[in-house]
Amino acid sequence: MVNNAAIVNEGSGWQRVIAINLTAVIVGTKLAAAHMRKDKGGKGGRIVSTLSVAGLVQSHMTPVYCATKHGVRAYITGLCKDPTRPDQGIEYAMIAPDAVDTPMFQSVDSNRVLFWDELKDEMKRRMMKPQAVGEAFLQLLRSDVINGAILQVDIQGKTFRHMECVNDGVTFDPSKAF
Ligand SMILES: NC(=O)C1=CN([C@@H]2O[C@H](COP(=O)(O)OP(=O)(O)OC[C@H]3O[C@@H](n4cnc5c(N)ncnc54)[C@H](O)[C@@H]3O)[C@@H](O)[C@H]2O)C=CC1
Ligand SMILES: CC/C=C\C[C@H](O)/C=C/C=C\C=C\C=C\C(=O)[C@@H](O)C/C=C\CCC(=O)O
Repeated sequence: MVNNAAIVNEGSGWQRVIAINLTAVIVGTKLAAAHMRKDKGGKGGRIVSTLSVAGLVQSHMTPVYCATKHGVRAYITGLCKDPTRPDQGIEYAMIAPDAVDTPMFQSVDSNRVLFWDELKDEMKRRMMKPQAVGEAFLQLLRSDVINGAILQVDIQGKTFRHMECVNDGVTFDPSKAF
C-alpha cells in the first residue's frame, strides 16, 4: 500500500493540507494495516509513504506542508518501532524526494508557496523528472528488508537517511535504522 496523495497550499486552504497530507495518511495506514496484519489473518506486506525533503528539513517556504510531512515521518517511524510489528508481518518505509516535475510543482504559485518568487529558480534548478522517483521507489522495494527506511531522492542521487549505505549505495541495513 502506498500513501502518495498530497497537496501544497500555505494560503487560506491550509487546513485541508493537514487533512489530506497527514490525517488521511493515518486513516489509510490504519485501514491497510488492519487488513494486512498476519496475526489477524492477513498476508502481511509493505506500506510506503511519500514524504518530501520537506519532511526532513524545516522550510520557511512551506511551513504547513513541512509540518504534515514531519508528522507522517513521526507517525510511520512510530509504527516501524512497534514491538508487535514483526508478528504483524508489515514493513513501513518512506521516500523523500526533492522537487519533482509534476502537476503539484507546475501549479505552485506565490499564493500556495511562501517566498515563491525568490525561491522558484533554485527549486526549478533542483527539479527531477518523475521517473527518477519511480526508479528509486522500485529500488527501495527490491531490498529484502525495508522497515524503517527513508530513501531521500534528489539531483545528487539516492541516499538512505536511516540506514547504512552498502553495496550499490541504496541497500537498507536494518541494524542501522534507529
Ligand atoms: N512534486 C514535488 O515537487 C514533490 C512531491 N512530493 C510528494 O509526492 C507525492 C505525489 O505528489 P505529486 O505527484 O508531485 O503531486 P500531484 O499533484 O501531481 O499528484 C497528487 C495526487 O494526489 C491526489 N489527491 C490530492 N488530494 C486528494 C484527495 N483528497 N483524495 C484523493 N487523492 C487526492 C491528486 O488527485 C493527484 O493524483 C505527494 O505526497 C507529494 O507531497 C514530494 C516531494 C516533491
Ligand atoms: C515547492 C514545491 C512544492 C511542493 C513539493 C515539495 O515537496 C516541497 C518542498 C518544500 C520544501 C523544500 C525544502 C527545501 C530544503 C532545502 O532548503 C535544502 O537546502 C535542503 C534539502 C535537503 C537537505 C536534507 C538534509 O541534509 O537535511
